[in-house]
Amino acid sequence: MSAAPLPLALTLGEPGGIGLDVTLQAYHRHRDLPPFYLLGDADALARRAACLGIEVPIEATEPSAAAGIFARALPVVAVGHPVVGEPGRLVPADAPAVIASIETAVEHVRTGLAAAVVTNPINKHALYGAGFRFPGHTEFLGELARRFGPGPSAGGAWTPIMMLAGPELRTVPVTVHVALAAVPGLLTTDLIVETGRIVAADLAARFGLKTPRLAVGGLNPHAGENGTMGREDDEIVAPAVAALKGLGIDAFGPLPSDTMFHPAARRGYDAALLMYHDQALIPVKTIAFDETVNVTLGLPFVRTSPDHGTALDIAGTGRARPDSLVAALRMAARMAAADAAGSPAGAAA
Ligand SMILES: NC(=O)C1=CN([C@@H]2O[C@H](COP(=O)(O)OP(=O)(O)OC[C@H]3O[C@@H](n4cnc5c(N)ncnc54)[C@H](O)[C@@H]3O)[C@@H](O)[C@H]2O)C=CC1
Ligand SMILES: NCC(=O)COP(=O)(O)O
Repeated sequence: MSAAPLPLALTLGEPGGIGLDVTLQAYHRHRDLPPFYLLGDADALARRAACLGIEVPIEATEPSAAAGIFARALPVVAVGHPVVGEPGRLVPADAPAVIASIETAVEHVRTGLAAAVVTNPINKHALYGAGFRFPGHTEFLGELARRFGPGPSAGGAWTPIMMLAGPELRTVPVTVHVALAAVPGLLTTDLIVETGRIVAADLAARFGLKTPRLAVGGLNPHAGENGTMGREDDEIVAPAVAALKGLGIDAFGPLPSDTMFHPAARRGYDAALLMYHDQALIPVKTIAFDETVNVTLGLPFVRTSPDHGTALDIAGTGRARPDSLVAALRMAARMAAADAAGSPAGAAA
């Protein structure tokens, strides 16, 4: 008889946002989800279910019992902080629970209690008053990864890479949570090469793509138009593409970033590397907002997340669609299985 699969650890997210809504709706509407437990506060979740007018059995428990409970109730593991969770409002007192749920999820994976981390969306600004010092989960998880041991980057660091994975498109922003004005100064050939190397390695190991094709988009209009619209594409991006090719990676570019996303172009690559956040996230969220998953590559554990944010404007109204969270839960389970088997399991969205 095989052992029950480890559950996924789902974080609380911003309790004033739609994280609680989509958690409840995902459990309510989809009976075939991989087992998961919410790290948070069972009372706050019950209050949101009442607010939404849906009946979801909720059971406070420990991670070790969660998989067994999942068929009859949504398991909730307490994080030691009360949660107010008022729909549409950021309550400073909620911040410690939000941060603790992320740390605890990672710790549960590290200690073998959970298979993977799935995060509900956070409002970063709301956390800064409680000592949070990262621009997003991606960077925070890179820091928490040190608990698994030294990473492969300089000084034993891990290099977390954001990838948005939809059914028809995967995109990777090379620079992530930074002001647009800072992007040209932060872009280096080494950064693009390191990003492409990690993307290629993880697509092979965790997504079953043996030799992934990476399309690299340019920074400037028309990829610089031979240097007449900016020199970065010739001086930084093109050498990075050449270096990636030198590593045996099927990379090409720099391509004009405005024409990389029409259907025929998308069929020519497995992932697109773009130079800044909105270049990467606008196309994938436009094409498939409800099915796209935010996945962090380059970590010693699996982390996925819905692509959307806290959506304070619709929290508690019943209008939040759970589809992206459902896709994130399913992808996390497939990736964790691939990691456990030590072989690709085709985790493609
Ligand atoms: N993984 C994370 O922690 C993420 C956090 N955020 C944070 O979320 C906050 C709000 O960000 P926004 O840019 O406004 O993006 P958002 O995704 O929260 O909302 C954008 C629009 O889409 C709608 N929407 C979002 N998710 C939906 C769903 N599941 N069903 C139906 N409609 C949905 C919202 O009502 C809103 O009109 C910010 O503080 C941002 O930093 C944003 C993205 C990811
Ligand atoms: N726009 C993506 C986003 O803000 C999510 O970032 P992260 O919290 O996953 O690092």
